[in-house]
Amino acid sequence: MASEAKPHVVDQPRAEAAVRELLIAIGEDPDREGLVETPARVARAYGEFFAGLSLDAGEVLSKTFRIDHEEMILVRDIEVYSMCEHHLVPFHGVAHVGYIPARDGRVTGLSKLARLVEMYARRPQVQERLTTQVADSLVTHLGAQGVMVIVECEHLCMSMRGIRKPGSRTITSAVRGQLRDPATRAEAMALLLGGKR
Ligand SMILES: Nc1nc2c(ncn2[C@@H]2O[C@H](COP(=O)(O)OP(=O)(O)OP(=O)(O)O)[C@@H](O)[C@H]2O)c(=O)[nH]1
Ligand SMILES: [Zn+2]
Repeated sequence: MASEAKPHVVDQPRAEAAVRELLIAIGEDPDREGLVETPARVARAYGEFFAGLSLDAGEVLSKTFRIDHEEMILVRDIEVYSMCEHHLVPFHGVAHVGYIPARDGRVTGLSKLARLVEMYARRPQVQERLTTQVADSLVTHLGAQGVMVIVECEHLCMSMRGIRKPGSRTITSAVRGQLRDPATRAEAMALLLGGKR
């Protein structure tokens, strides 16, 4: 993945102790050669998985440009890796984020839309909340006149355990403001689906 999420500060000794306990609970020997460093590795990995907990949407969207563009801006196929808060296993897929800028023509950098998705994905999550949080933050912090966020993911908690249905994909959407208008929404959908494999 192209992103370079900063490690979130987790209580490393506590996380390590918890992972060690988990290994014992599943009947493993945490002191065998291959596992000795595992608690520390997992604790560090959790710092990355949950780095979004220490980030703030206002900061991500703090830098704006005035380019007098009042039409739709849409970034498609933003890769998503998140952690299902029910099972702490990943769900992954893509997000599409489109918005109509504020009346004053202020826009954010395109990468910031991906950073926003990343920030909310790197938390214990459910897909619906991830979708809603991205949409609402564009309204709150950027004054977007319209927002459409679509997230499409496979949940490993449905693929590798439980119902075991690999390949099923969950699609969630959040639409705000002017994008609720049928004609504008249709334009967004056409842009979204255009050129799709
Ligand atoms: N709405 C929603 N549900 C999710 C998400 N991720 C996982 N789930 C579901 O959360 C539910 C948790 O259900 P429970 O019955 O409490 O847990 P469980 O016994 O492990 O459920 P099964 O997965 O059906 O075996 C499951 O139906 C999951 O599919 C998500 O992002 N959104
Ligand atoms: Zn789950």
